Amino acid sequence: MKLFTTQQIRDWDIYTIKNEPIDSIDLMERAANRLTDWYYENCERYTDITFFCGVGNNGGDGLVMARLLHLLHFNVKCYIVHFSDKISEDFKQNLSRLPKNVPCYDIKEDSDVPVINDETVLVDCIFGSGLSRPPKGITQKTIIEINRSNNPVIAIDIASGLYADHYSTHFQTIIEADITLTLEVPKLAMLFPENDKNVGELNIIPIDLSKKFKEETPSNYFFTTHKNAQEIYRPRKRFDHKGKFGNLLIVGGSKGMIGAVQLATKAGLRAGAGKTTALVPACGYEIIQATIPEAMCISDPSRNHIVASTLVSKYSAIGIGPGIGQHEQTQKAVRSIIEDAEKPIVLDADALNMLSENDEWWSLIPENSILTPHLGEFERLAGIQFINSFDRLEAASKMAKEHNVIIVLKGANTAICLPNGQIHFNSTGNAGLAKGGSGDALLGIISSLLAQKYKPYEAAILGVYLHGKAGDYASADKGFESMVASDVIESLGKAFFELLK
Ligand SMILES: NC(=O)C1=CN([C@@H]2O[C@H](COP(=O)(O)OP(=O)(O)OC[C@H]3O[C@@H](n4cnc5c(N)ncnc54)[C@H](O)[C@@H]3O)[C@@H](O)[C@H]2O)[C@@H](O)CC1
Ligand SMILES: Nc1ncnc2c1ncn2[C@@H]1O[C@H](COP(=O)(O)OP(=O)(O)O)[C@@H](O)[C@H]1O
Ligand SMILES: [K+]
Repeated sequence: MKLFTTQQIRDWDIYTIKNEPIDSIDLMERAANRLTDWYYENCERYTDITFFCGVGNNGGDGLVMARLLHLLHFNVKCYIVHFSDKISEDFKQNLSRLPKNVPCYDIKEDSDVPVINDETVLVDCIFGSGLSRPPKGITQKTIIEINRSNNPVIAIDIASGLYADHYSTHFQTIIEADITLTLEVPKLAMLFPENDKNVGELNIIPIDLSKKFKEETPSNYFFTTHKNAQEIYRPRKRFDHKGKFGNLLIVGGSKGMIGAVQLATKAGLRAGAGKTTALVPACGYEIIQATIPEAMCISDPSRNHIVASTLVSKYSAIGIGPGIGQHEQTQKAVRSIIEDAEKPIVLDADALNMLSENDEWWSLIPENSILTPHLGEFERLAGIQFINSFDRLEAASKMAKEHNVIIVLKGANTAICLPNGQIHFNSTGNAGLAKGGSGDALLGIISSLLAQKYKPYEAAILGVYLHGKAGDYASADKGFESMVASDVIESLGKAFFELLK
């Protein structure tokens, strides 16, 4: 799914109105109908609803919803926040359509801001994508009162006060929503951790804006949907044989961290590689052989850490890093594997930390290789600590372009930055994945897909999607706290299976 800036969304709106064609007031009616359907299906038992409407089109959406929910016998009231004298035409029309028996109050000065003390759902439709400066005066006061109330809050399109495309610094004056119902596509700001408290649970409400505009309008931002993952996925055919699915090498492990390479190797197998080999220090040899009968194992001459390279050309993909440590001799071995590699490789964990300390390695990395840093590893690579996610993402994208590699910036909504400037945000996964071992599983999955001849960008996007999906199955089964990386790997089968649906 392509993501757009606020300006592009405004143009999309206008294009739809002109070319569908549809009157803007009818488009608003359609959007509000979809929003109302969502409310009815998900929150039917919350019968008392208070709308806070601005005087722009976001407020217009709210007025239509209020009318529709009133007709469905919900107990609805509205407050109109007069933040400007410029009132949208569609807002005006919908205000006149609001049934007279819906209580409706104006907020024009501070003393009009109500103290919220009744049990009611609050629907925030003060500002939508039209926000151009931090809220002040009555709007600020209303937002602070809504946040103070502790009532459930549903934000329409975007939490009022939150900038959709750039960093918001005025934290005190942004709605803290429990649920956001965003129209058509998520907005960039919704995918960043600092805005989590403003966004809450994100739901995308399709309103059928023009398909042609979507296809023809360029964007570098994407959100990986189930359909996108299906488009990448290649199901096996009846006469396929193991030779077709590649020869995967996982390089990792050191004394006390053999578990990491074990997890990556298991994940590599479960993600479908034809043959999987682990290269581990001698102390890991028996562990791998005894616990993963399907994998082959090469023992390094050294007992506690890897010191030697191997013949890399026989492998179709190599994943390096899980539990590998940073021993000086290991650094030499890793350098030589990277130097010998002729096809894209996957680098994680300490392999990335080594790269941060050896700038000259960049020129050795095969183009389109995949680097999977978490935020800390990325900051070490970049040599900068970032204050906000927008700047961090921009730096990751720049790094991907500059070095011709794929940067998988891990976290909730992992961002996959491609050398061509595209950034693909993941849509699966949950906080149960925030646990040691999850990253090792991810390295195994991505390298395995690469071994199976998925293109590097496909392996990264599909691998991250499957890893998150398997995490979702694992959490449904075991719960966020109790799930472990092994559960994620065990659930990979279900994630693949779902791609067939
Ligand atoms: N994207 C779409 O296709 C559709 C959008 N609709 C709704 O329309 C919304 C956008 O409507 P608008 O463009 O009218 O924007 P808003 O409803 O967000 O209102 C913005 C207005 O407030 C002013 N303003 C911005 N920041 C201010 C501040 N801090 N203090 C005081 N005034 C401020 C702006 O100049 C503008 O006039 C969307 O968020 C969505 O809810 C829907 O009606 C249906 C279709
Ligand atoms: N809150 C979260 N929501 C979704 N995914 C998460 C969350 N936290 C972590 N993850 C995922 O879990 C994995 C953690 O990787 P990493 O930080 O390298 O862990 P480790 O090295 O300890 O295994 C990444 O794929 C990341 O995207
Ligand atoms: K809003």
